[in-house]
Amino acid sequence: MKLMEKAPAKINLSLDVLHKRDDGFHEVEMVMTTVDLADRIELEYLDEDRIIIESENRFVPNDERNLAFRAAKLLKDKYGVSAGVRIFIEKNIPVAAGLAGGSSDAAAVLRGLNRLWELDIDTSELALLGSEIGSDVTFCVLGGTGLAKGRGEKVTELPAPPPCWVVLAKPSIGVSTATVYQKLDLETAEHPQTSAMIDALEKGDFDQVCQSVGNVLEYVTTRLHPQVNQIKDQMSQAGADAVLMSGSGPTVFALAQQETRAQRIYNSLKGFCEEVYIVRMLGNRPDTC
Ligand SMILES: C[C@](O)(CO)[C@H](O)COP(=O)(O)OP(=O)(O)OC[C@H]1O[C@@H](n2ccc(N)nc2=O)[C@H](O)[C@@H]1O
Ligand SMILES: Nc1ncnc2c1ncn2[C@@H]1O[C@H](COP(=O)(O)OP(=O)(O)OP(=O)(O)O)[C@@H](O)[C@H]1O
Repeated sequence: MKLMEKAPAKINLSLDVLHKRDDGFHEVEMVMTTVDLADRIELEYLDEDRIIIESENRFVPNDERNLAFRAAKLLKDKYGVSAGVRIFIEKNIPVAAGLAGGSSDAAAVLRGLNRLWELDIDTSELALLGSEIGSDVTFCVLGGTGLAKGRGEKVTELPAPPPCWVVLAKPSIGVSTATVYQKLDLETAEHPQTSAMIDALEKGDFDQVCQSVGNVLEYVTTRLHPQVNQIKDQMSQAGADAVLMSGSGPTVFALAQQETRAQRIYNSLKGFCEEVYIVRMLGNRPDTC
């Protein structure tokens, strides 16, 4: 038996860090939403006790370093599953981009194996299991739009952002999330107004969404990689309504209400940046998780 799960990318509309915790992680407050750039995860039931990872993307590990592998292993161990699975990852989300590609693959494996192995785990329990794999996995299990607190695993649902176009541009550099958090200086960093973003979403006010975007990690990554600022400037000049780096970067996104503007931003980046996409926000949580 085979089944398919979509693993959409996320962007952080706002990302604040409150303080560093004793366990080394940072206490965050993030507004996140999913976009329709997605990996495609194919799961095939195996009678034998094996987890096989396959992908045509050379940056995707095919062993226990893969978050999708860890998700399958976690379910096997917790629920005593004797069956196995072959996991094929069609990678469409850029790797190490700040778009939670690996986390979303892991979340899709949790959702998919819950069906394939008939485990009947409810969504909130799956989301909790996700936090054992990575800080972004809980949000990715739930999808839609949410406020994430704690180290990212305490997620509450938020209204979908007003419809708009999202242009994503990833410069060809890799960024380590751990390094970016490590280099963050909370005294000098500029903190976004999370409550203003939540208020904007509750009112469905696109202009206020645009005014409230902010990412406390952005200055750390732009200092390491000035290309990120160049992309931001180029997007603004091409008419973006808002521009921001997603997560720990290096991907930058632009919001545009008009399709013609989004196309202009896309055209201005294409050629300058290898990986550029025009996508839509997915908005609300899917009916079936
Ligand atoms: C930057 C974001 O992607 C924004 O959504 C997340 O905060 C990071 O989520 P993630 O990639 O799932 O992060 P994890 O795999 O859990 O952690 C990677 C590393 O980032 C740092 N980290 C992560 C999350 C957090 N709240 N505080 C941290 O300090 C830790 O050094 C950790 O070792
Ligand atoms: N399924 C996966 N897909 C891509 N990379 C993976 C996967 N599993 C593990 N990895 C490893 O994790 C690293 C980070 O990849 P990923 O694409 O998840 O980063 P990211 O988008 O920056 O995540 P986040 O936004 O959550 O910080 C990669 O360099 C890769 O070696």
